Amino acid sequence: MSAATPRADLMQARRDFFDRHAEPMGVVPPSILRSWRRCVERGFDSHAEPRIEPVGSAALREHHERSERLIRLCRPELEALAGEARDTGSLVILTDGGGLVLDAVGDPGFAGKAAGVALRPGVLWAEAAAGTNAIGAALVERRPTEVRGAEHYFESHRILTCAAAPILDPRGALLGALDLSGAASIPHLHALSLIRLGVDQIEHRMFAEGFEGCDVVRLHVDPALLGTPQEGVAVFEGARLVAANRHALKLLGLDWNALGARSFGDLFEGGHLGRAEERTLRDRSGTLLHARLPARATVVPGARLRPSPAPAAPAADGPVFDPATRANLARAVKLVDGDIPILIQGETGSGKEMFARAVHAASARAEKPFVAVNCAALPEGLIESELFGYEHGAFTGARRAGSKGLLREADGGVLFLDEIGDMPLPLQARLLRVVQERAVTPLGGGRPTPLDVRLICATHRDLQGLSAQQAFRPDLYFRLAQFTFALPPLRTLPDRTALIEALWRGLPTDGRRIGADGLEALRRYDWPGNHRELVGVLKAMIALSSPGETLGPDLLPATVLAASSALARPAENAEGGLEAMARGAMLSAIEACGGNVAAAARKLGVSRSTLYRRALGR
Ligand SMILES: Nc1ncnc2c1ncn2[C@@H]1O[C@H](COP(=O)(O)OP(=O)(O)OP(=O)(O)O)[C@@H](O)[C@H]1O
Repeated sequence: MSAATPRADLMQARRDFFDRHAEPMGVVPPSILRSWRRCVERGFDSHAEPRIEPVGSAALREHHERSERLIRLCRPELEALAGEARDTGSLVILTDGGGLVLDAVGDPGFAGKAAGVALRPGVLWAEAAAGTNAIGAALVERRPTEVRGAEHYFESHRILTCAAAPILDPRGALLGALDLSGAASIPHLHALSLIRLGVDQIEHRMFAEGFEGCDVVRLHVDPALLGTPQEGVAVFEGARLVAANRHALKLLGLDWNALGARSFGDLFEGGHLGRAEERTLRDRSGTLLHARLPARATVVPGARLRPSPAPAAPAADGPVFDPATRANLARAVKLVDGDIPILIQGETGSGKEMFARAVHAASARAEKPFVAVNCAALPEGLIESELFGYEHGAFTGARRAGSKGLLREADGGVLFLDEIGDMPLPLQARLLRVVQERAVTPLGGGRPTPLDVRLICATHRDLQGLSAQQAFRPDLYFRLAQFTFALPPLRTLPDRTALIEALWRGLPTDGRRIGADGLEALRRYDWPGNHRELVGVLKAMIALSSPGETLGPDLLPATVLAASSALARPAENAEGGLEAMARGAMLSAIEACGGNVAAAARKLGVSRSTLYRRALGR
């Protein structure tokens, strides 16, 4: 294809799409079509000149400093591909996760032409800025993408043909993109393959450091590919999968959500890797994989959780713990492995179930079931049969075959009794018998069946207080709460910023960043809904913005903005900016409460006098 003589069918497709608003069928690859649609939604005019300006040299220096590790990691590929780029009259380009061009090397002649359309360091090639292009689309879609000539959204970019692939870190976070761009008039048959290979090498190198204390398992169906950048790499912390490359996820039929959520035993038959340096493994679909791991590796079902290499290592949407909770997690694993029942206390949303699941994943029973029962959610009439099971014909409506019951479902594994404080008293007596006798008798009689479970209970209530008032059986309390862990409310954490940042890193941010103002507002708010509320707000900020953007406090819900700002000492607030937005949010809250200042103050969690002073200037 050439810029001067573009493919007639593609030009027809452009006219159909842009002028007649018709969907061109079969001519334009689906990923390009999706990108065109996103650009139309942004209101971009394909005939106009995109407004993409380079940042100043000081700002570019700052971007370089922030991406120092990425640039260092990519240096060998940039140098290797620069030769290829010179030979084919093209440029190899590295961007950060937001699509800002950090470096461009290759053919000086083409570099001049590319600069004419602002394809040069310091310019943002995110889709939200530059329309459909390979860098932007690869970052949005998180997959290698090629955009040729008139497939670019803006007409002025037709002179380019580009191939780019996103660079993902071992936990799935988007770090940047590698791109090969040249003149549309020259065919670049292997550009995408070269870029893919380059990114494979960069991503492979990332496993060389940062996983001390973990088991790094290398996998491939073809033993000849072990040790190459095409091998799958899966990292286990204890028995839990905590990091991987794309090849490993593909080999095992997983996506990034598996990190933090899947254990060794979920993935492989036998559930035991032992100390052999090379061996074969069978995955759960029966495929035989060749595996290599360092001689010291000990991925066994019972492996303990080792100290995490990162301060609060996040997996996409996986648990993130503050340092004190992480230390408690390691103790909880030891207790549960030692068959000592533990009680987790914490306010709503503080992550009690997440903590219990993490204990299970790192315990000797990681390969065995984790059965969670919410005692508050089960209807009182059903809880007994659900928990203890029943014999055939035990009561009207019982299934013919009877039911095993949740306690026996957990046999061999971990039973998590959530909201244990809400368990009705008569059931507490039965549960006490189960705990004492380690056997369960189903409803309707039958012989007691031995039960082998490790117990974790959780509650947001003051169980000790309830047991002192006989509202909870004290004998059961002392059986279940042999060791109590209190999960801290977010407002009491000494370093909330680190936790917010770690949770943010675990989300699919596509190069978005939280600006200083936004982070400050998030830090100040006291999060009555704890992790649940915070994760919800972070996800909402992502939904309300575009990849590559820097997010400000304007994306925060009024309650967060107003309360967080109202909590700050007035002297801390700069004039305008955050303060003005907070005042706006407070006024909206008052309006939403029909002018009732007391109700608005309650809703925002601030005092009435604060609201009068800050919102109404009285
Ligand atoms: N440590 C954590 N890391 C990341 N996200 C978390 C963490 N803890 C909680 N969350 C988020 O909060 C949500 C609620 O967590 P969880 O159900 O564990 O809380 P809980 O304390 O058991 O809540 P409740 O008392 O209301 O049942 C999770 O789905 C997750 O999105």
